[in-house]
Formats: sequence, structure tokens, C-alpha cells
Amino acid sequence: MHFSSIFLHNPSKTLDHRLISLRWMGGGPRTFPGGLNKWQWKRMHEKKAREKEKRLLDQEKQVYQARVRSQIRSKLEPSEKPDKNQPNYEPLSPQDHVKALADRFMKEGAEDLWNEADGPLKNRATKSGKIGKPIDLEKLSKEKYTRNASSSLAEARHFSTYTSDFGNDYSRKMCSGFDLLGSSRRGILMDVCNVLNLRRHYCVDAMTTNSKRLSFARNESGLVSGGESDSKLSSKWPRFSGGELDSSDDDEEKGELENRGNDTMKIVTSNAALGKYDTKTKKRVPLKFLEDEDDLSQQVEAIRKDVSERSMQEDEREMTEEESVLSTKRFDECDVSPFTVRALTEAGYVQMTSVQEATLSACLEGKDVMVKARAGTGKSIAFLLPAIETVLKASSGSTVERVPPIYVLILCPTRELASQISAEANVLLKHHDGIGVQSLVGGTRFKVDQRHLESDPCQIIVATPGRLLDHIENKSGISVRLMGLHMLILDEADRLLDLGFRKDMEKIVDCLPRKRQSLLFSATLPKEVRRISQLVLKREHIYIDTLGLGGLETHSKVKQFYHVAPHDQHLQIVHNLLKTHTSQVPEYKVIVFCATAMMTSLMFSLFREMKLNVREVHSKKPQLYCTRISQEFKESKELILITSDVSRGMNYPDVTLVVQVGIPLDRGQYIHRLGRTGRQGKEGEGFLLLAPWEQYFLDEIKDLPLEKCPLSYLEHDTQVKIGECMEKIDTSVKESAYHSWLGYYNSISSIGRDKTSLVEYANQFAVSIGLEKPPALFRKTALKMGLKDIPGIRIRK
Ligand SMILES: Nc1ncnc2c1ncn2[C@@H]1O[C@H](COP(=O)(O)OP(=O)(O)OP(=O)(O)O)[C@@H](O)[C@H]1O
Repeated sequence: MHFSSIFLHNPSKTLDHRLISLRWMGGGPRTFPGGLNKWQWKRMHEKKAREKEKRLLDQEKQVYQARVRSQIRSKLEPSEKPDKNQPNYEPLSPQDHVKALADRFMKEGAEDLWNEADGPLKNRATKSGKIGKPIDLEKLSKEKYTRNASSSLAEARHFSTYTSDFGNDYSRKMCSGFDLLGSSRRGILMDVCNVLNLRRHYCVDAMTTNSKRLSFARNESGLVSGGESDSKLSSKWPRFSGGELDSSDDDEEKGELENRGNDTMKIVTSNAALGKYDTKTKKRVPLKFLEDEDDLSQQVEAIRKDVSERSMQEDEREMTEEESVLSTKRFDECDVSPFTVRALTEAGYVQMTSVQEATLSACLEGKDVMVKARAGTGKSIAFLLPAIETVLKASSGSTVERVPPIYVLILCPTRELASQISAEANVLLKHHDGIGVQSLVGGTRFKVDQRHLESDPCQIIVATPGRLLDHIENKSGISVRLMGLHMLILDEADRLLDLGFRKDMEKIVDCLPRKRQSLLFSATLPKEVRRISQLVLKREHIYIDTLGLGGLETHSKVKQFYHVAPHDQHLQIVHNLLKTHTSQVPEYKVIVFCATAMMTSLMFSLFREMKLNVREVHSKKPQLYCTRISQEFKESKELILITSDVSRGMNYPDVTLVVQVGIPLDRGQYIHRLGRTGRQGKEGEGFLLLAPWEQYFLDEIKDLPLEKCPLSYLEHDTQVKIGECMEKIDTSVKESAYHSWLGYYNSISSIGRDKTSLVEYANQFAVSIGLEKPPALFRKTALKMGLKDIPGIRIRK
């Protein structure tokens, strides 16, 4: 029943009733999703359909453009020549099309060369939509001759757009046989082809006097210009034996050809003559595409330009990577004391490094800052500059006090690093009278420290946590002086905040005023460290990461290698590596990192026995000795430094190779050690040697560009020599090495958890250093390490 009939038959019904009836009666829902009515819904779908159609057309266009681009590229980068026997469905260029038509014409002498693939019989429609007249080639050519050079090209372009259309005209007008065309038309056609810069040309072989033959010549590089290239072509292309021309035509033609100067052509026979072009192998493309293709040379030029620009950008990027350590900003442009700038200039520092530029303003503003920057990029000066400015500012505002306060406290994990930083601070303070820096590190006499603190100016202290705590706990008066602290700096902050130093750090921070500025610097700042940084930093601190998101923590110019081999091969592998490197690199400078001080001592003794040019630095050596060796290693070349972790933050210039024997404590330690080479944007190499059971560490550094180093041949003679030299080393040194090894690996949680395996590995190590049996442990030590009842562990009575 229809709605209207209900309405008519029930006039008393209310509007609501009618609406209800409407729903009940109607064919399907009257409202559509989104509250649209039927017409809105319909219009929406029509619109969508139109958009889809447009999108498809656009896609088609893009596909074509991509194809044209790939063709151009393939022409720029010559690849394998396509197989001519295979059908080719690529778009046909105007030149190819002209040639194909002419070929067909010559092969068949056909009246009508049109076939379906050639497109419409008429020339293209005019703008008004009407179909134009067939093209009069003769007229067109005549017109062309009367125009000047610039308009010729435009005409040629215009002509090219017609070429595929005039297939029929062409075939008719170009006669039923090319010879009927007459020399003038042939000339005209040749000229048109030339103007079009076609790659195939009608050629008349002037050298062939008797039988002048018509042919096409293929010239991949452009126009046929006579001479050598022509003869090459004529030999390349087989001769055509049909369609002879009469001599009068020939003379006329010669004249025309001569008039055209360099475009003098020869008759050479073509593949077309042999009927190879009979089969149309290329699919015809729409006219609008052919128009695009006419701009081929411009596109080629654009792509060439693009390629060269890109390669230039690539070079520039490599250069900037090399020079990225230095920024364009100079120290004298910054807001630092002119005395400091003078000292910097005298030390040879004019431009800032990137990290110095990135951090200075934030540090000078008095904010808490946490900085991550690669090793060897100038972090020390980055924090020393604000430190000096803080002292200057604080000194200028304060009255003379009975106990002069310490304004800046710099903490570092190692003595060597502390000494290095205080030396660098002294360089910058050269022209600041009355401002002094002192270092408080272990291994020196406590009383001497105290005397210096009392007698010398000391607004800046560089200390290791252990020695500073000694001073605080011994009530040497330093606690009172620290109450005036303005700035706390942590260099290698990740190391200072990890478990080894945590307790000391907590105690120290408790003795410092809360109202202070804190700066944390390191080359590595893992997430855990960032979390516990609140121990030192204010909540609203600034985090500056000069590496950027996902940036590598190691330098790209440092090549990194690793090798996995059993313990008993380690010493020989290191020996081989050192021998090879020292013989290949003229000004070598190598650092070999060992896990512990006693291991360092053992390796040093061995390589000294083996007549390598080695030095040692580790915590078991007196501080004065270490300072002397450090200085020597800084200043010399052709030296090998065997060291423990005490050298991990040291600035030794021009180190060529860093070797790490055994598993590093963590990823940070690996990166810090590796950072001794490739400093200030220089090149370097790193080598990590692991035992098979230590391989799991590679997972921790899997994002770094480490390459596996193939095993070099281990000579038996070297092995024998190592054995002999090892025998000469005192057993106590080897035993200490064993004990320290056990202690070190026991402290690495991942290894120390499985005591039985640990002891097994320790025994392998004992054998590798020439111990007949693993030395016994003191009961107390064994208990402390949880090794008392582990099989394979001997306890001293
Ligand atoms: N502005 C500068 N211009 C030239 N050289 C500089 C500049 N700043 C620092 N250097 C030099 O760069 C080298 C590395 O500096 P520094 O030891 O401070 O690096 P770092 O980033 O602290 O390294 P690490 O993380 O290993 O401790 C030093 O030899 C230093 O003299």
C-alpha cells in the first residue's frame, strides 16, 4: 500500500502517525548513516565515485611519468641492451614512430600504411573539438624553411605531436613508394627529422654513385653528421636493395644536401630493408605522452643536475661530519671573561666545539644541565667555562671571609682524570689572579692535600669521591668551605652514579648546600642513570643530547672489531695484533685495556719480556709513577700503554688503536674505553677480544658498528715464546692476576650468579697464564665471594 493512499484514506491521522506510516510503508530506510537523507546519501556516493575516477586517472598519469623517468635514467646509466627479438611494449617515441611507418612503407610499398595501432586516420582534433584536415607535409616543410631557426624548433615540436596522426597522410603523400616522393620531399622529410633531432634519419649515400638507395640509419647519439660516424653506420646497417632513385632527382637531392652543410648524409641500408621492422614491437602511446617525451633532453639535463647536486650534498655531508666537532662560534663571541678567552686563545682554542656551543648558554643561565656528547669532543672545557664564570661572579659579590669558600666542586671517577681536569683548569685560569684549583685524589699524602688547601687559593676543587669523603669525614675543614658551594659538576656522570660510587656520592651530596647549580656530563647516559640523576639534579633540569635521537655514541671514523677465542689464545692474539699494528702504522699509539690492575701488571710483564715497547698504568702503581707515564704517553708516539680502567677518561692525543681484553663491565665502559681513539674527529680502530662464554656481551652493543675480525694464523713459535716468557714472570704476579680476575668476574652479576661456571672459567684462565693449578683463596675472601663450597675452589688453611 502506498503512503499517499493511507494519507488520503485516513485524513484524521496526525503527523506523527503519518511519519510512522511512512517508515512502515516505505521501501527501506528513509534515513542513512550520519543522519543523511536519501538525496544527500546519493549525492555523497556520486561525489565519491567522481573522486575515485579522478584518483585513478592521476595514478595512471603517475605511472606513466615514472616510466618516462626510469627510461631517462636507464639512458643515463647504460644498462644491458634490450633484446630486439623480444616484443617491447614501452611507449613509442616520435622518432621511432616515424621510422616504423617508413619501414612499413618501404617493405610493402603500401598504399595505405595505416593499421589499428597507429591511431586515428585524421590528424588530431582541434581545440574546438573538430577534426582537422590531414597534414600537408610539403606545406608544413615549406613553412618550416621560411621560418627562422628558433621557430623551427617550435615547429618541429608541433610536428612531432602530429607524427603519429599523419601515418595515413604520410603514407599517401609520401607516395606509393618513396621514390615517388621526389627528392625535394625526401629532403624536406630529412630536414624535419633533423629538426626533431630524430635518432633515425633518412639518408642518401652520396658515395654510392650508381645505385642510390634509400635507407634509415640508426644513430644513437643524435644526428648523422657525415664523415666517420656515417661510414660506421653504413657498415653497421645492412644495405637495402630496392627503391632506386632516378639520377635527376639525385642531383637535385645532392644540391639540397650540400646546402645543409654538415647534415650531408649517406645511403645506408637498414634493418627495415630486411623487414625487421615489419613486426611492430612497440606499442603506440597516447599523443599527450609523446608531447611529454619531446622534452626528453630537458629532463635528462634536469636529472643530470639533480644527480650532481646530490653527490655534492653527499660530499658536503661527509665533510661536515668530519668537521662537526668544531662549531662556527668563537670563544670571543661568548659571554665569558676576556681573561679566559685570552688563555683559550693562547692554548690554541679559538672556535668552540659543538658541545661547548650547545651547553654554554644554558650553563651560564644557572640552570641544572645534563649533557651527553661523544668522547673527545671537548666536554671538559664545556663545563670549565661556566665553572670559572661562577667563581668570578661569586667572588665579585662576596666580602672577605675568614674561611674562603669552595665555589665549584668537580667530581670524576678516576685520579688520572681528576689530575687532567685540574691541569686544564689551570690553563684557563692563567690570567685570573687569585683564583686557584686543587685536586684531591687518592694515592697522594692526605697531609699534603690539607696543607695546600690551607695555603693556596682554592675556589675550584677537582676530586675523586673517595678522597673527598676522606677529607669530609676527617673534619679537615673542607665541609665548612663546601657550604659556600655554588656549582657541582660530575664528569663521567654515569660512572659516578652507578653502584660502585653510589654510596659515596650520596654522602657527598648530603654535605653540599641544596641551593646550587649542578651539571652532569658524560659520553654515555643510560636510562637508569638518568633516573637516579635526581640525586644530584633538580627536577626541572635541562637535558642536552648532542648526539640527537638515535645518534651513535661512538665515532663513525673509528672502526670497531671483535673476536671470540678461548682464554689460552688471548695473549697470543693480542701479541699478534700489536705486532701487526706496530709494523703497519708508522706513528702508532696503542692502549690495551685489561679487566683489573693485576691483569694489567701481568700482561705488561709478559710483553716487556717479549720486547714490545710497552708502559703500564694502573691503580697498584704509585700516583707519581702513573702521572709520569701518562705524561710520557701523551707526548710520545710509537708506544703501547697497558692499562686498567683508570685510563678510561684520559685524553691521550692521536691514539691509533684501542684493545679491550675480556668483557667490559658494561656498555658504557666499552664506549668510554673506545673513546680514547678517534678523538677530535680523527680516525682510529677498536678491537674487543672475548672468550666464548663472554659472547653474550655482544648483545649489549649490538647497535654499534662492530665487525667480526677473522682469526689470524697463530704461529706455534710465538706460542712457545709466550710460554717461555710467562715462566720468567713471578708466580705471585700470576696468582694475584688470577685472584683479581675471579673478583672482577664475580662482581659482574650475569656471570657471578652461576658460581660453578665462574670457577670453571677461572680455572681455564689460570691455565692460560701458566699456573699449574688454581691458587687457593683465603677463607674470608671465598666466603665474601660466595665461593667457599664450590667445587674447584681451594681454600687456604
Ligand atoms: N674548542 C676547542 N678547540 C680545539 N680543541 C679543543 C676544544 N675544546 C677541547 N679541545 C680538545 O679536545 C680534546 C678532547 O677534549 P676533552 O678531553 O675535554 O674531551 P671529552 O669530551 O671530555 O672526552 P671524554 O669523554 O673522553 O672525557 C682535548 O685535547 C682538548 O684540548
